[in-house]
Amino acid sequence: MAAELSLEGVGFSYEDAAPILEKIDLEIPAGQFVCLLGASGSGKSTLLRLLAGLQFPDQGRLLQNGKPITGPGFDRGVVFQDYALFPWMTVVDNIAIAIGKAQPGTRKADCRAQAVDYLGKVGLESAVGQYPFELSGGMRQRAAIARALALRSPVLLMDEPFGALDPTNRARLQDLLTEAWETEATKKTIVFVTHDIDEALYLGDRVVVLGSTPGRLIADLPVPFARHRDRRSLFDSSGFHALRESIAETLAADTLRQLVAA
Ligand SMILES: Nc1ncnc2c1ncn2[C@@H]1O[C@H](COP(=O)(O)OP(=O)(O)OP(=O)(O)O)[C@@H](O)[C@H]1O
Repeated sequence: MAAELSLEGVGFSYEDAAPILEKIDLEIPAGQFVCLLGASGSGKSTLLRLLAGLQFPDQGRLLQNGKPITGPGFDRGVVFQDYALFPWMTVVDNIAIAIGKAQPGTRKADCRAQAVDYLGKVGLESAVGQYPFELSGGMRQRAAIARALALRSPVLLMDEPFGALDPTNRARLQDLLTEAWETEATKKTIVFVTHDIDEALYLGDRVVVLGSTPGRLIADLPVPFARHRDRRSLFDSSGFHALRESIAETLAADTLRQLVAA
């Protein structure tokens, strides 16, 4: 698999502050689902914003299919924790407008039809004409996922998209995302930031762990569990527990290192 995303010696700091990220080298093949874990403040969101082209590195470079990332683009969809729907537009219009921008020249009626189709995929057919404020947090996040999928970008960057949800909705949206991803003819490359080791192991093909101060890669592990995964049997398996434990130890050692250094 060719690398869809490459980070080469990436370093970043905010203005004159200490470096947030240092010497990050990472190759992400097309179609891989990568989960990014790390302590709070280790720079996960910063790394995602660099990939999104919303910020730029001080050192090194980020590439998509060999070309430098120079700004945001429809070849990289983003889903953040705060839903980010336009409050003055209905749910369907939020998605149809995005499709229209991503596929210039598409007739309005076609954009709308595609939007309705994607809302159906996330179980929101009944909310098509509603405004974001009329929806629950889980429904808004589903709409944001529908919009990200509808853009048909080869890359999806997700920053704790389920972090604000209750456990039931969180599990539901994890399943919805994996089902949508697994059934795509050409799988998207996903970079998914989370604090939750279980979530990372349930969703990911690979788990990358960012250490703190400055953020460096401290672990890069393949997730060996076959798909389609069954939540209950996976969470009960000894392989899952062993990998979970090993990642938890890596994170704990990083926290300890930070405390000693402080
Ligand atoms: N706009 C900003 N200006 C200055 N410093 C920032 C800015 N955004 C983030 N930081 C700092 O950069 C560091 C990394 O932040 P970032 O949000 O990338 O970490 P994170 O790993 O995503 O954290 P969390 O898991 O808590 O969301 C933190 O110390 C944070 O305070």
